[in-house]
Amino acid sequence: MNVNIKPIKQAVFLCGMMGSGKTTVGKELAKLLNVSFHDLDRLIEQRTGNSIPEIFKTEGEEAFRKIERETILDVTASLSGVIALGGGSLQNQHLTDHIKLNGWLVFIQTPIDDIAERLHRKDGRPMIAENSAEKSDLFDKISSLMEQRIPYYSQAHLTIKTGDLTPPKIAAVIVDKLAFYEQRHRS
Ligand SMILES: Nc1ncnc2c1ncn2[C@@H]1O[C@H](COP(=O)(O)OP(=O)(O)O)[C@@H](O)[C@H]1O
Ligand SMILES: O=C(O)C1=C[C@@H](OP(=O)(O)O)[C@@H](O)[C@H](O)C1
Ligand SMILES: [Mg+2]
Repeated sequence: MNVNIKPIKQAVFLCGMMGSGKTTVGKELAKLLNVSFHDLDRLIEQRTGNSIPEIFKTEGEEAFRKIERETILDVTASLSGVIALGGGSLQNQHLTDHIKLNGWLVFIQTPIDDIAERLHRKDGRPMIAENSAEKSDLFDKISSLMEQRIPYYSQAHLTIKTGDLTPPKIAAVIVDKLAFYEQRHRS
């Protein structure tokens, strides 16, 4: 794959709801672009020495968001390649603008039904933990989070609708769209 994302922007950030496939697609995308892959949640875990559920449990969501913001500022200052954000990483307009200044922001848009199906009964995601037993509760919780977050997700440079595509195919679509997008912005 002969796509060079480096001349204009050094990084591709993936945003979207939890379970939308950012981590899975991000790894495939990094392989295709032949760049490094970083997952924000894993960087937060390395930085704190705690798992994401532990941070939520012992310090609460507000403290987690602060660590998340600090990690994003570090990442934009020091890392390149493909970076999978967390579902709540676009916390405010300032942070969204900052990320967009430092890389291409790609929104992985996955239907809420698919997300609910994927996350149903799976633990490990504190934001939905108490809603995950009943799929209808999970759907409602994800819908309400989506409503709050869509104003930020929709500011991404590119939106990719996942449909029934596999992660490698979604990564290939992103590569094509990025190449097209970069060309338009160069001329
Ligand atoms: N395009 C896809 N089709 C089917 N399953 C997927 C797809 N993308 C991701 N998944 C699955 O959905 C779950 C959540 O994916 P993940 O990459 O962890 O999402 P995120 O990082 O956005 O929370 C994983 O079990 C993953 O294998
Ligand atoms: O949507 C959210 O608020 C969160 C999503 C998670 O990441 P994924 O989107 O990779 O699951 C993780 O950052 C944390 O549990 C909070
Ligand atoms: Mg993830």
